[in-house]
Amino acid sequence: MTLIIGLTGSIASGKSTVSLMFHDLNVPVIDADKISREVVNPHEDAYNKIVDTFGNSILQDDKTIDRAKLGEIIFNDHVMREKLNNIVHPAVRERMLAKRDAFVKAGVPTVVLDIPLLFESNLTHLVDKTLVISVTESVQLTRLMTRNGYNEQEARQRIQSQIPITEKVKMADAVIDNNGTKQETYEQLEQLLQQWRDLTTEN
Ligand SMILES: CC(C)(COP(=O)(O)OP(=O)(O)OC[C@H]1O[C@@H](n2cnc3c(N)ncnc32)[C@H](O)[C@@H]1O)[C@@H](O)C(=O)NCCC(=O)NCCS
Ligand SMILES: Nc1ncnc2c1ncn2[C@@H]1O[C@H](COP(=O)(O)OP(=O)(O)OP(=O)(O)O)[C@@H](O)[C@H]1O
Repeated sequence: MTLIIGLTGSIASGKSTVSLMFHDLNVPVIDADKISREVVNPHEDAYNKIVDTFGNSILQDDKTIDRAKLGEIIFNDHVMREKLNNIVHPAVRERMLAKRDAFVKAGVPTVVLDIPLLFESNLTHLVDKTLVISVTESVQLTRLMTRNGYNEQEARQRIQSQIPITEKVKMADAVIDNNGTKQETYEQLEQLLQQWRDLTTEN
């Protein structure tokens, strides 16, 4: 039996950092952000729908989508965000499920679905266990501004476009505190994985 873990958190809480740790522990990760970039390449259905909805001004000279420009629009306007989600999410979901099912068929013991909007999009039925990577709002804000070069307002808009992390913590099967060092996070992950694997083999 394959254990499917839904990895989530809030923006810049450390999902990708923990994803890399899963890779080190030989656990495959299916990354919704990565797939969401693939499905908007030119010639994909979602690309055409995005251009129809947002216009040519969100394209770069080479006709690919200008992600910074599209981000500015959708993180400022929840109606436009909903429109983009309705275009991109079905395609992302379909590809994630195909990948998940291939791992299950191959008998891989543990698979991770890294989905930033796992709770917002009501996708918890796709996984056996939910894992939230948690940080305080001030750590989150600092890391997001540092990583992306956003000013405080841009960073706060992005944080506010998601369910607050304190709410996600309440909904999670397990929480990893990522306020400390990466080593401390890694130790929590190793321990949790062992615990969940023991539960799976007991049943
Ligand atoms: C708006 C876009 C073009 C900005 O691209 P950019 O390269 O700057 O950011 P990236 O895709 O790496 O996303 C960074 C983070 O932003 C957050 N985020 C992205 N999209 C959304 C959204 N629609 N609602 C809330 N948060 C979001 C997530 O935490 C994500 O991890 C892009 O995020 C996008 O196409 N979003 C819609 C698809 C989506 O929901 N993706 C997230 C999971 S499938
Ligand atoms: N424990 C840590 N100590 C110091 N820096 C960290 C730690 N964890 C993550 N970071 C840094 O914080 C930033 C955000 O982390 P990461 O990219 O893993 O978040 P994310 O949740 O995947 O973000 P997004 O939602 O945008 O995909 C990165 O620059 C990362 O290197």
